[in-house]
Order: sequence, then C-alpha cells, then structure tokens
Amino acid sequence: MGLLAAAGLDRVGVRPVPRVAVLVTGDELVDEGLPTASRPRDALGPALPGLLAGLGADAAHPTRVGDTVEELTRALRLALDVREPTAQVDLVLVTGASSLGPADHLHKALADLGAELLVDGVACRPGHPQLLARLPGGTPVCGLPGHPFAAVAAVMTLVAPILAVLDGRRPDPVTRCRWDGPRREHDVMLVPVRLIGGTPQPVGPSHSASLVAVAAATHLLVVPPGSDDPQMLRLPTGLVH
Ligand SMILES: Nc1nc2c(c(=O)[nH]1)N[C@H]1C(S)=C(S)[C@@H](COP(=O)(O)OP(=O)(O)OC[C@H]3O[C@@H](n4cnc5c(N)ncnc54)[C@H](O)[C@@H]3O)O[C@H]1N2
Ligand code: MOO
Repeated sequence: MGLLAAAGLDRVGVRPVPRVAVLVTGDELVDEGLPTASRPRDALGPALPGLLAGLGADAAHPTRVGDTVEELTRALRLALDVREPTAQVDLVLVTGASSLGPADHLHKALADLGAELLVDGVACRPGHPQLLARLPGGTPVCGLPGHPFAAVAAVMTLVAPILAVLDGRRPDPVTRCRWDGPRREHDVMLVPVRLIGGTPQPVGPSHSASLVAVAAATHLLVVPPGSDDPQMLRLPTGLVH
C-alpha cells in the first residue's frame, strides 16, 4: 500500500484471495497423542492451511469427513452450498479418498454430484492417486493422496498452478538445475532437496507417508525419467512455520 501511495496510484484493481475448502477423510486418523501403525495422526489437517497460505490461498479450517460415500457427498455439497458471497469457495481439496481402496469414495461421490473428471491419476511418485474434477457449477475439486508427502507433492504440482490461475497470476518461471541423483524408469520422481550453494542436495530418505524430508527441504525437484536438468519448485515456508 505504501508503494502504491508513493507512486500516486489512487485506484488499483484487487482480487480476493482464493478460498479453499479442505475435506480430510480417514476414519483411522487420530487428533491427539502418539500415533500407532493402525491409528496415524492426521498430518494433513494441520499441514495444509499453512502450505496453502504460502501459495496465496485461504484455507481456514479443514473438515474431517467419515469414510462413507454419503458423508463425502454431503460434505462436498455443504462446502459449495454457502449463501454468503464472501464465504464461497473457489476450490475444494479432498484428502485420502482418490485411490481405489474400499474406503476411497471420491470417484463415486463426484459421479453422484455430476462432476466431470478431468485428471484421474498422474504418472509421478509419490502422489500418483491424485485427481482433478469440475463440479456442475464450475468449482474445481482436487483429490489428494492420503500419504502426507504424496499429498504435498500433489499440492505443489496440481494445486499450485490452479491457485495461480484463480489468483490471476502468471505461473512462476521454470527454474532448472543439474541433477545426477536418483530417478525412476517410468514415472516422474518428486525429490525434496535443500539448495546449498545453488546445488540441490537430497534431504535424506523420503517416503510418501512421511513429512520429515519435505519439511526440511527448500525445493521439490520434478525429475522426469532420464532427465538430468529437472525443474525446481520452491516450497513455501508455510509447511514448516
Ligand atoms: N488399489 C490401489 N490401492 C492403492 C494404490 C493404487 O494405485 N491402487 N496406490 C497407493 C498409493 S501410492 C497411495 S499414495 C495411497 C493413496 O490412497 P488414498 O489417497 O486413498 O489414501 P489412503 O489409502 O486413505 O491413505 C494412505 C495412507 O495414508 C494415511 N493417511 C491418510 N490420510 C492421512 C492424513 N490426513 N494424515 C496422515 N496420514 C494419513 C492412511 O492412514 C494410509 O496409511 O493409496 C495406495 N493404495
Ligand atoms: O502416491 Mo503414493 O505416494 O506414490 O505412496
């Protein structure tokens, strides 16, 4: 504002920050205490608002949704059925329901709502069970994998460009680096790294179920099969702060 005033600009165009509804599925998830193998802590409810804020979006309070198609369909309807114009959402994210397991109900819920499926799976690791659909009113829905690092990878590659468009921003220019680290034979590999002296260094073993490596990283490398000059995506600080 100070810069605008100093430049003598009395009128400027503004856009509202894109609003995102986050629906977290998973009856096995717990919200306090130490996790066990069968009862993991919900890591995405706490992680996504900060990560999305770092990408320029407002995702206030994630909603926990039970693992039935009826509950998910109802939650999607509720997220969209907001009368107050300033509270309407521009994008809906659903975690942990886009794969093909018995508790993965997003495909069915979207079909019941008459949504158009635009992307159904992406050839990347982690994060392949991600999807993009458009609901009849036009609102986009992204399905994010339940594994926390896989979900962050999907946010950085699928959700971030959608937010940039909703926000009227140009996509960030593509930044590349040299890379002689691991890559996959068939899928794009997403590797959390720290930039040290301009060179990307992997931040230890990264597993799709763990946020440890990506929380310590500054960038995510997008390494296609056979590539030695992958694209670097800068991770917003919101993931760790
Ligand atoms: N039949 C198939 N099954 C699976 C496939 C597949 O292609 N076919 N892909 C596997 C991969 S890879 C991933 S990733 C997962 C993603 O599936 P979902 O998105 O449906 O996620 P869930 O199965 O619900 O969860 C996976 C894992 O992550 C834990 N989880 C879920 N939500 C959270 C959260 N908010 N915080 C922390 N941890 C979470 C959940 O308990 C599971 O352990 O699908 C595979 N299966
Ligand atoms: O998308 Mo899954 O992460 O590849 O574990």
